[in-house]
Amino acid sequence: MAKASVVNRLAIIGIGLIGSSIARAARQHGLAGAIAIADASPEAVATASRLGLGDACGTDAATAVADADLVILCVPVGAMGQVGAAIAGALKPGAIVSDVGSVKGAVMAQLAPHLPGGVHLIPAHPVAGTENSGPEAGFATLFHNRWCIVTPPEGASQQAVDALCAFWAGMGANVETMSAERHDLVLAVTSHLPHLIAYNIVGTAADLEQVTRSEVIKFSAGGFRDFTRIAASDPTMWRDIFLNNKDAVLEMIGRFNEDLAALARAIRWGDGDALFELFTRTRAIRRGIIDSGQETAEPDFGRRHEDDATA
Ligand SMILES: NC(=O)C1=CN([C@@H]2O[C@H](COP(=O)(O)OP(=O)(O)OC[C@H]3O[C@@H](n4cnc5c(N)ncnc54)[C@H](O)[C@@H]3O)[C@@H](O)[C@H]2O)C=CC1
Ligand SMILES: O=C(O)C(=O)Cc1ccc(O)cc1
Repeated sequence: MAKASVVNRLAIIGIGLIGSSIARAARQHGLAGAIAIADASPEAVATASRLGLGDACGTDAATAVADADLVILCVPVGAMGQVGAAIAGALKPGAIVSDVGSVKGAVMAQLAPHLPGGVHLIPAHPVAGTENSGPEAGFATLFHNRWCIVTPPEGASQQAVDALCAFWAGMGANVETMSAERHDLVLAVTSHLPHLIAYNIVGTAADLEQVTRSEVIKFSAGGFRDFTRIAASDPTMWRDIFLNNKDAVLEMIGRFNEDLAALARAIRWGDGDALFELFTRTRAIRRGIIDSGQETAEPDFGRRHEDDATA
């Protein structure tokens, strides 16, 4: 093993935005002796090879995981079970199998039945990304100062959990562990619901376009433009997230609808105090996030650092 390596051999299945960012970051930080890549799309494999993202690239996931110490599944949430079944027979005893899916409970349920004993399943979710997809969209600094939530199942090997946490910390992430259930509830309100709202509002505006003769998009102000960025996120990925975090998302939609109804009532009855009180509270939340150093005052949505190494 090379001195700085956390793992001898890393396998990345799915070389899109997140998989390619891991490949770039792992290489930049010397976290893996060798990187094997597999993706079901021959185009993605060709691009990854051209960019030199790994030491070996192909379409067969089982080939990529053979001999790997750490396997990270970077495919849409709905494809995790299929990949788990495909790699199960080729995994090395003692290997850590992890993922980056935006939902944790359903991914755990899809993967666990396929994996042989002696393999450590430790799911994780880097809370970092952009609206872009594919191997060319990734960049090495994506995880810098971003959270990575690790959700070890009960009875997980502490050594395996520590090794995975060290790997993410090595890529610049701040690592926290919690249960899969808690993760799915928290992310339903902080990530999944906001994306659903963005998809919905941009859809509503697009329908209105017919009536307003293109003036909605033409005169869109900052807030709406931010929604269009989020609503440009990958349709397959987000379809899978909503279908696989159904209960938590429906719970949050219920609460959101109630709060929206209260706002509508305040507007209808001219209750300025209620509006002012809410807007003051929400402004303090944003300022608290900035003061804590998790966010800059300027938006960095879709950030991509030009000085990143491409491979
Ligand atoms: N995009 C984002 O901002 C973030 C995404 N995630 C999670 O990361 C995962 C990957 O997302 P992205 O990298 O954005 O997607 P992406 O669309 O950029 O890449 C996914 C890759 O997986 C490949 N793939 C799909 N099914 C496959 C299969 N059965 N076998 C092998 N390869 C397969 C696709 O060909 C594609 O190259 C998802 O589970 C998502 O929930 C997590 C954090 C942020
Ligand atoms: O682009 C954005 O604003 C995001 O919110 C990216 C993102 C998408 C999915 C995740 O699970 C985590 C982060």
